[in-house]
Amino acid sequence: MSTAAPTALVVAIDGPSGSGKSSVSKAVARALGLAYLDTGAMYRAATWWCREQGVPLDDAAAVAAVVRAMPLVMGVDPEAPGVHVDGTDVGAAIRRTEISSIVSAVATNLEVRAELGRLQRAAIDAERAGGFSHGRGIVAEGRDITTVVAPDADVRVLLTASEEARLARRALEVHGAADAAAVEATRDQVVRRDADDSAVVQFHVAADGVATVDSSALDFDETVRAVLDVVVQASGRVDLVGR
Ligand SMILES: Nc1ncnc2c1ncn2[C@@H]1O[C@H](COP(=O)(O)OP(=O)(O)O)[C@@H](O)[C@H]1O
Ligand SMILES: Nc1ccn([C@H]2C[C@H](O)[C@@H](COP(=O)(O)OP(=O)(O)O)O2)c(=O)n1
Repeated sequence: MSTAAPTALVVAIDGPSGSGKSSVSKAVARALGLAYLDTGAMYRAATWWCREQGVPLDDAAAVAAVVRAMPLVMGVDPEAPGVHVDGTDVGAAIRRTEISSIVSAVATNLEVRAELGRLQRAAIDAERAGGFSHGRGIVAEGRDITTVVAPDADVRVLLTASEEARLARRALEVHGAADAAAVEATRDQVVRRDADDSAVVQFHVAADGVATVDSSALDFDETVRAVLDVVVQASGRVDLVGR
């Protein structure tokens, strides 16, 4: 019987806003003892930093230059995935509506995508190479992780949910209710933003080899379970069964 330590595991998860990527990926990383990378937080942090630096978001070259010089530190511990820019903890600020409503302007800047994609690959490679800053691999989530950033991941998942379910979840999270008014107040940061983001990246249909998990009719725990099942099946890692 081999006693070699299992190799590091890379899990890539993409999906639209409100599909559950962040919360589910974090729970999956925790269950498997892996690191966790929230790539959406990197686009949000870049947007926060551009505002802080007073750069007009429609000046693509200036935005790219500022993002390339951004002093960003991404935490990868799923228990406390901190985001710091120039020493400031921006974890809460980057989730506010004023950032959600403008982040697509930065996320559709192709030079920014190249730079943040490079940082994301470096973070994933550090875990893959045995950096083991948290565990034995990493769960990375976003919009283009399965297709552009880590198409070679051991496990690739597209997490989807109906527009209705995604709006209701986000309304509950942001407004504490999922009635008609709360859903309408949420529409811009879910539906309009996904439409804008779709101009540069495709996250509504699974690419070849990517497993789809539709969480529309699943509760949170069932969704985590479904993704864990895909991880075991796609990786062939029987040592992970029952986690
Ligand atoms: N399967 C699910 N059923 C119900 N609520 C969910 C489910 N998955 C996630 N949520 C909740 O929906 C909200 C949005 O989830 P989040 O992980 O932020 O989505 P995303 O990162 O895809 O935008 C959170 O409040 C989360 O707890
Ligand atoms: N890999 C990624 C991750 C996020 N983005 C963009 C898309 C979104 O508008 C922003 C913020 O992403 P985030 O995952 O935090 O957004 P949601 O929580 O799903 O609403 O960044 C991207 O273009 N590519």
